[in-house]
Amino acid sequence: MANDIHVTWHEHRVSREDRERLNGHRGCVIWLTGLSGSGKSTLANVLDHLLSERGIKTAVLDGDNVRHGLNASTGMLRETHGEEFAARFGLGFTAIDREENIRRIGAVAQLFCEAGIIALTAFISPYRIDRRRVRQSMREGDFIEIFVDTPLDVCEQRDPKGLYKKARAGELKHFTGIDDPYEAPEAPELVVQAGERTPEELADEVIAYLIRRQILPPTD
Ligand SMILES: Nc1ncnc2c1ncn2[C@@H]1O[C@H](COP(=O)(O)OS(=O)(=O)O)[C@@H](OP(=O)(O)O)[C@H]1O
Ligand SMILES: Nc1ncnc2c1ncn2[C@@H]1O[C@H](COP(=O)(O)OP(=O)(O)O)[C@@H](O)[C@H]1O
Repeated sequence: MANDIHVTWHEHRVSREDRERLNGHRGCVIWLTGLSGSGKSTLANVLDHLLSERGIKTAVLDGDNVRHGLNASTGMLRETHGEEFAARFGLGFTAIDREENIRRIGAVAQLFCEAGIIALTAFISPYRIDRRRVRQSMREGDFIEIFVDTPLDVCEQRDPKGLYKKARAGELKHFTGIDDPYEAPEAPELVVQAGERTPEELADEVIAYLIRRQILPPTD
């Protein structure tokens, strides 16, 4: 029997329900998925701001930031931890690396959720199976998948980091939407049109949804 299965789950003294009562709202995971440049980070940040102003406890997990820390790349880890460690734990953009990226983020988001916090995640998360696994790891109703549905041509026109240009020029391989797949959600809780509406309008749509679902208390 492998040693690593001798790990038991601890029930905490302060339950999730206790924390949610204290917070005055439920915990959940708002999982934003969409192409690079679709507006995931912008929406997560506007939501974070609007919810925080209302005293709601939130946490943002953002693609670029998480890939600098928890899910650092091989190149970054090589400098700090050496070649062997970097080769084993560094994450890039192959299908399997994206799978592990999403698995770790899902686990962190779940911890926030269980602590009664609204976790806002902004990752491309291009594969349906990876998103489904995160959903299935959570309690029914905790995973709220929001498709940030911005057409590729709009994302490509925005191209704030110049990555689409590089991908088109063949300088960046496996770029989502260009030479790597994006599998749009089939039954997301919500679809937002971030090519047509302002981030504030989109955030209002999401908040209205959360009130309808009784995750947030109604506004006075
Ligand atoms: N090959 C490739 N494909 C897609 N994206 C790439 C790639 N290389 C680097 N980047 C930059 O990394 C950001 C996406 O990271 P994610 O962690 O969200 O990706 S994934 O969910 O694991 O697919 C993404 O950021 P966003 O534009 O914020 O989505 C890009 O800036
Ligand atoms: N709803 C929106 N309408 C117009 N422009 C937007 C909208 N949301 C984001 N943007 C712009 O699009 C670009 C990409 O947004 P970002 O949030 O970084 O996308 P992602 O996190 O999906 O890569 C940024 O320049 C941002 O200002």
